[in-house]
Amino acid sequence: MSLAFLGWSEGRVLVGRGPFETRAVPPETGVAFYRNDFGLDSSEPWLIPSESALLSKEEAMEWAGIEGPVDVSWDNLEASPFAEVFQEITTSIRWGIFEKTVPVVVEKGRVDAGGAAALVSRALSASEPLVPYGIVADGRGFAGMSPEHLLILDGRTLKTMALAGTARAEEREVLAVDEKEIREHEFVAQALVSKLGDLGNLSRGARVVMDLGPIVHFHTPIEVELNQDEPVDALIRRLHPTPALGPLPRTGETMSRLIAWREKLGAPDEFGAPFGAVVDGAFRAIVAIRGVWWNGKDVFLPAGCGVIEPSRLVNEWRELRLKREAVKARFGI
Ligand SMILES: C=C(O[C@H]1C=CC=C(C(=O)O)[C@@H]1O)C(=O)O
Repeated sequence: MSLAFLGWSEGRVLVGRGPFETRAVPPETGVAFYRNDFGLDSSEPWLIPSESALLSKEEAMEWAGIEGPVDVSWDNLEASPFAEVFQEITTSIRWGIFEKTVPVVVEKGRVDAGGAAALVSRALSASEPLVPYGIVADGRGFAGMSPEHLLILDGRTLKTMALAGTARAEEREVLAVDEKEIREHEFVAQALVSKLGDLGNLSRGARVVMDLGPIVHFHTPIEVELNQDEPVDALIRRLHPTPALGPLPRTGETMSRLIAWREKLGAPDEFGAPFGAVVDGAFRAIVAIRGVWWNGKDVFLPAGCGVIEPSRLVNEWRELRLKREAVKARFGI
């Protein structure tokens, strides 16, 4: 069994069944999913499904047909590997190599009862602003509910967003005036504006608080009316990774340092990468966060946190736990 899915517009979900035909470029008509790793290293990221449909949430859950219990027992997550990476990051920031970067920690577990594929129908239960996404093949896959769109492209209208700066729902008022969180967010918003400003007429919305139940984030919508048609692969490369998941400045050197830290802490290759789809020329991609990865009975729950000069280890560790706990609660695991 292989399948892929992505929350589409107007509450619908794009679903596709394998086998998938892989391609280097998107088809001009019809449906293809886009799957890549964080470094965008795949030579054939476009996956054309054997059959596809745009369904309501309920229809999509029925279509997936893999409900059932999933009980996961989680290992204790050691803080010391993250503390070492955090130390290396703060030193690199002091040396002026980075202004911001985003380490990723991974909580590991095992499925005790049921099958991990049932996580697909849990992801499909997502409600806006969360977007369900995932792909499953040969007993491995990932499924998530992402709050972050990397790119929505319809004709010459491009939409993206800065999503960074985090607090517990109870701390919503203090988030709004927290200088460190505002600075972290503004790094992302301003980087997006400068990456896209030369492509057309850009409008940046106001910074608002996005409510996700137990967790809240700063959110700034950004829209560009493009001067000309732009190939979607080029736009993805221009945007990804934004400083919400990637380094600032983004250079070959800062990317390889981040990828080395991600590998050291065991981040899945697709975590934080764009996951998307094209339907008759219209493209949407989310950032693959707030998800669960699995391989057979092994389950991985990654989370990242933006680190800037004023960031402190204990606070970041707490934020990482908050993000993981929010995912566990939504998936009921
Ligand atoms: C990297 C993650 O979240 C991103 C999205 C929202 C807020 C973030 C933050 O405040 O660091 C991150 O940029 C994650 O959930 O693993």
